Amino acid sequence: MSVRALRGERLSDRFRALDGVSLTIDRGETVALMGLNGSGKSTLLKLISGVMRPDEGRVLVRGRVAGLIDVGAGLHPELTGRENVRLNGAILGMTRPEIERKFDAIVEFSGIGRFLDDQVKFYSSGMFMRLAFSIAAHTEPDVFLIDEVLAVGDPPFRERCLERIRELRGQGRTMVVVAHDIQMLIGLCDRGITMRQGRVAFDGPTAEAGALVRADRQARRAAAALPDGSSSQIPKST
Ligand SMILES: Nc1ncnc2c1ncn2[C@@H]1O[C@H](COP(=O)(O)OP(=O)(O)OP(=O)(O)O)[C@@H](O)[C@H]1O
Repeated sequence: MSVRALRGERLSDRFRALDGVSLTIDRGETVALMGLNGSGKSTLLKLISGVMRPDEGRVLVRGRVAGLIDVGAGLHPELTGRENVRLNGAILGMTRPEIERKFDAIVEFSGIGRFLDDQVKFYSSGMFMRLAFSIAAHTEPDVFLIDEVLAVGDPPFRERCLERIRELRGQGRTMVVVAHDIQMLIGLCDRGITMRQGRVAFDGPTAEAGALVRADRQARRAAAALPDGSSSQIPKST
C-alpha cells in the first residue's frame, strides 16, 4: 500500500463479485453451483451461509445452515482432533449432549483414528478436511453448503462423502454443492446453476448447466491460446 501511495495509485478498487443474482431454492432441493474460477460461486455460498453480507439485496434462509465453505476454517490448528470435534461441533450449533452422542460416529466417519489426540496442525490437508467434513455432516443442518471439499479427499473418503450427502438428501435436507467435477454433480444434483462473471447464466437441469460450463472451459482454453490472452469469447449469459 505504501508503494502504491507513493506512486499516487489508488489504494482500493471496487469489484463486483456478484451482480443481479436472484434465485429461490426450495426445501429439499440439491443444487449444483457451477462455473469457471472466479465466477462467483464461493461468494454466493458465503452470502447464503451468512459469513458475508451483500452490499445490496437480501438473502433469506430458513433453518439451520452448516457448511464447508472455507475448508477447516472452523478448526483450530493448536487444538487436537478430539478438542476440535467438541469446539467446532458447538460452533456449528450442536449441544454438548448431542456432540457426545455423535462423537464416535464423527470420529469413525472421519477415519482419523489414532491421530485423534494430535494437534490438527500436524494433519495432512486431506485428514484436516475429512475431520471438518465429518463434523459438519453430523450437525444435521436444514441447509448444507459444500464448497469443493470433495476434491480434497482420497477416492474412498470421497465415496463416503457422497454417500453421506445422498443420505442427507434422502432426509429432505436442502443442499448447495460447488464442485468442478461436472459428472459427479450430474449424478448428485437435481438442479444446476451456471455462474458467469458474477451472474446466473443458466438455471435448470444439471446436465445442461454442466454442458455450458464445459463450453466455457473450451472458450477459456481457446482464449488463453490467443496471443493477447483475450477472454472475450465467453459470453456473459445465454
Ligand atoms: N473480498 C474480496 N475482495 C475482492 N475481490 C473478491 C473478494 N472475494 C472474491 N473476490 C473476487 O470475486 C470473484 C469471485 O470469486 P469467488 O471466490 O466467488 O469465485 P468462484 O467461482 O468460487 O471461483 P473458484 O472456482 O476459483 O473457487 C473473483 O474474481 C474474486 O477474486
